[in-house]
Amino acid sequence: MTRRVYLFVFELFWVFRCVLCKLMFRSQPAEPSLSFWIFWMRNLRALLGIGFLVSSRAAATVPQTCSLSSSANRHNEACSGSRSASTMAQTIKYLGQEEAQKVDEELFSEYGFSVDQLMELAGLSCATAITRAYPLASLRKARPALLVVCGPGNNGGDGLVCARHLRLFGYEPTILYPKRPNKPLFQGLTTQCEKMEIPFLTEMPEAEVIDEAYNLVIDAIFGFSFKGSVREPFGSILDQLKKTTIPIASIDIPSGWDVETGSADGLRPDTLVSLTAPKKSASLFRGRYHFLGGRFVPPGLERKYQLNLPHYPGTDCVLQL
Ligand SMILES: NC(=O)C1=CN([C@@H]2O[C@H](COP(=O)(O)OP(=O)(O)OC[C@H]3O[C@@H](n4cnc5c(N)ncnc54)[C@H](OP(=O)(O)O)[C@@H]3O)[C@@H](O)[C@H]2O)[C@@H](O)CC1
Ligand SMILES: [K+]
Repeated sequence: MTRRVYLFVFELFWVFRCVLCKLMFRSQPAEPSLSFWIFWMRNLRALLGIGFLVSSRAAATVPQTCSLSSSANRHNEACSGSRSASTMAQTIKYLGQEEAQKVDEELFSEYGFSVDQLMELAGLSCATAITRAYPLASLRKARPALLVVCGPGNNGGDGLVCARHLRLFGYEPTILYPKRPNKPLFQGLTTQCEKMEIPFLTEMPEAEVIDEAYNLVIDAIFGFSFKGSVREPFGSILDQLKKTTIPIASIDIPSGWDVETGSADGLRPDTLVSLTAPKKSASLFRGRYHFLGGRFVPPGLERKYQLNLPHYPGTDCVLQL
C-alpha cells in the first residue's frame, strides 16, 4: 500500500511537471510526447491500484473470515507484474456448469490428458494456495492441524492430493472421506495419504470440536458436477461446516452451492480456489482469497472457449485473482 502511494505521488508530480512545462514554455521536458502520455496512463493505473487496495480491505470484513495472514496479498503484489489483479478478475471468463464439463471432457478426449495427471496439478495448486493464505507461521493453534473433507467425485480426489502435498509442506491434515468410489484412482490416492501418515476420521465431528481442534477446513466435497439438493451423508456434514467459525477453503466450488447461481444460505468460505477457470457462482464469492489454479490449459482450448486466462507469474501454479 505504502509503495503504491509513493508511486502515485511521484507520478502525479511528474505529470504536473510535464503539464507546467507545456503551459509555460510551450514545450515538454526532455521526454518526447509519447512518454508524456505513458506517464498519464501509469498515473491512472496507480489510481486504479489504490482503488483496488481499498476495496479488498473492505472485502476482508465479511463474516466467517479470520485474521490469519495477509501474505497471499503480499505475494500477489510482488508477482503480478504490471497487470492489476482486479482487471484480471474482470476479464477471465466465468464458466457455466455445462461448459466446465465440456472443457474437462475435451482435456481428456482431445488433448490426451489423464484424470490423475490433472488431479495432481489441481491438488498441488490448492495446497500451494493454502500455504499463501494460511502460512504455517500464521496459524493460531499450537499444531498446524487442518481438516480435509472429501466427496465422492473428482473434487474429493483433488482434496486427497491437496492433503498429501500439505503434509509435505509441514501441515498436519486429517481427512474425512465418507463415500469412497470403488476405482483404482481413488484407492491409490487413499493409500498414498495413509502411507503419508495422514489420519482418516470415521465420522464428522461436531462444529465445536472442529473449531477446537483445527485451524482450517478444506472443502473438497462437491465440484462442478454437483446438482439438486444435497443427499446424505453430505447434508449433515455441510450443516456442521456451516456452524464452524474457523476459515473454510473451498476447492473449485463452495460445496452445496449451485455451480452457476450459488446458495444464499450455504457455506461462506474464506478462500476459493477455482480450477482451470472460475465457474459462474464464483462471482458471488465474498471471502478474502480467490485463487486460480490448474495451470494446464493448452492454448487451443483456451482460445476455443475464450477463457481469457491471466498470466501466471513465473513458474507459479496458482494465482490470486
Ligand atoms: N478440468 C478440470 O477442470 C479439472 C477438474 N478437476 C476436479 O473435478 C471436479 C469435478 O469432478 P466430478 O465431475 O467428478 O464432480 P464432483 O462435483 O466432484 O462430484 C460429483 C459427484 O458428487 C455426487 N453428487 C452430485 N450431486 C449431489 C447431491 N446433490 N448430493 C449428494 N451427492 C451429489 C455424485 O456422486 P454419487 O452420489 O453419484 O456417488 C457425483 O458423481 C472439479 O470441480 C474439480 O475439482 C480436477 O480433478 C482435474 C481437472
Ligand atoms: K468443493
